[in-house]
Amino acid sequence: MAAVVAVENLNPKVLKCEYAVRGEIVIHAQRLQQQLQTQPGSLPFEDILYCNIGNPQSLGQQPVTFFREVLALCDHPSLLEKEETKSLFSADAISRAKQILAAIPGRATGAYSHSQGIKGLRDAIAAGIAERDGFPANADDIFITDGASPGVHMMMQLLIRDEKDGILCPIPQYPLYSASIALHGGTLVPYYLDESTGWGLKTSDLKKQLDEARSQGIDVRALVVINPGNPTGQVLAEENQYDIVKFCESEGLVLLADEVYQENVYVDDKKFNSFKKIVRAMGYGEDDLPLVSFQSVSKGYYGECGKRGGYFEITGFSAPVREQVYKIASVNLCSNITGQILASLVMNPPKPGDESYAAYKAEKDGIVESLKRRAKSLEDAFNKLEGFSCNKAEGAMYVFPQIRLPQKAIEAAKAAGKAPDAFYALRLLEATGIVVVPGSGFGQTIETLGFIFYCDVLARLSMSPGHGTSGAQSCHRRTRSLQS
Ligand SMILES: Cc1ncc(COP(=O)(O)O)c(CN[C@@H]2CONC2=O)c1O
Repeated sequence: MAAVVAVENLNPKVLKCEYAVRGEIVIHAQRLQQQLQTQPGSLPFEDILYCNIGNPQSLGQQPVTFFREVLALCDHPSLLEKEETKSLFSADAISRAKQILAAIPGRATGAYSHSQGIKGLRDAIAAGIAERDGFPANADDIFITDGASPGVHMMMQLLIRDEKDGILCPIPQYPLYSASIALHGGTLVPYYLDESTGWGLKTSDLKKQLDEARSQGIDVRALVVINPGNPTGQVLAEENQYDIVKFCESEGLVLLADEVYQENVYVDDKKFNSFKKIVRAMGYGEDDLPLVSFQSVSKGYYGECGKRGGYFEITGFSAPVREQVYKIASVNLCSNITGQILASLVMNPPKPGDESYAAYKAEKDGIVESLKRRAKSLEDAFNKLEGFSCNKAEGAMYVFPQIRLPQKAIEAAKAAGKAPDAFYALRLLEATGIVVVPGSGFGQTIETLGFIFYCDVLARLSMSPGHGTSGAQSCHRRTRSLQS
């Protein structure tokens, strides 16, 4: 009798879905990690260095003290009645916790909340957006989510009717998008970022890809822009953003603006502008352009990936459509309250004059400076490695170096039934314990570029000799030895 549940009788959309950031290389790394535990010394390195995912606190980054003080007090409100609390927590964390609890029905972080998130927290997020952009924001436009990922899934669920509906996505792209489009049965319409211009985005290329898709009967619904970029790390120039908004408005596309790295800009000649700010600065009003802006507590200087907080701000949609978005959100009841509180704190951190401001600012600046330093170190190290080239890491948390592999390595990869970049990433892992993601996992094709892989900048480069650039160099030598 056929198995009740087998791969053969699963939802084909699930089978089609892939997510390289936690794919084959990571699974193999976990096996090697097991081996190191059961057979210490059996591999040429002491531990695994996960550079496949932007997970700062797993690599030693500390959470922001003020944020955690407020979370602790909100989760254990009876502390607020104790005299000794005043000697353990800052006065502004105590007052912020009281303010947040007053906004929560029953003052209970264990209760369900409104499906868009607690109104008082959405007010705080809207105030933070308005202060960031210099344009009004409305709490009713905010949907607080368990990280940005569920928000992206909700938008794909809303917009994709069948495989005839397409979503324009950057290549290389963060594979949440290709995975979500596959899961919802739509079509990914690629547009290619140009490595030779620092991963630039030309609207002429967008138009070419859009017309090509439409000629094949695809109804392109939306354009995804990730700014700062993942995996490419570029920060869009302001004029480029104006072009993108005009393109979406003239082509009737929803603009899905993924801005989770908005606090991760490392170069002095670029700054982050939200698309909400650009749209308003261009004079577009509430009804002119459907725009969804995604934010997360997982990135920036806060790096609270495991707390699962984030939101999307939705503007330019009609009331009946917004009711449908609310309906989808309500099916999941609400997002977790810790993530909701964190999202409001991230958008409304301590201000000058607050008791915690000096300590908060020192922590924030220290983390951003460290990320900036490590991004530059890794970019320089890859550019010094024979056969590598690496674009400037302008922002986000990753570098995306290109490697020219010798023909013999390419042939060996083919013989092993692997894409050359995946072959190299596996060899790098087995030689040094460093986990990176092959560029093919982000949609990069060999025709587009050489072979690239994705490496987060989080790893402390002062790692033991088995890691860091020396590790990469030793592996690179081993891979190139295939020539001999
Ligand atoms: C561009 C982008 N959007 C959305 C997300 C989802 O974030 P949350 O759901 O945690 O809010 C990530 C996570 N970054 C992944 C995770 O680590 N490395 C990555 O590339 C991301 O890089």
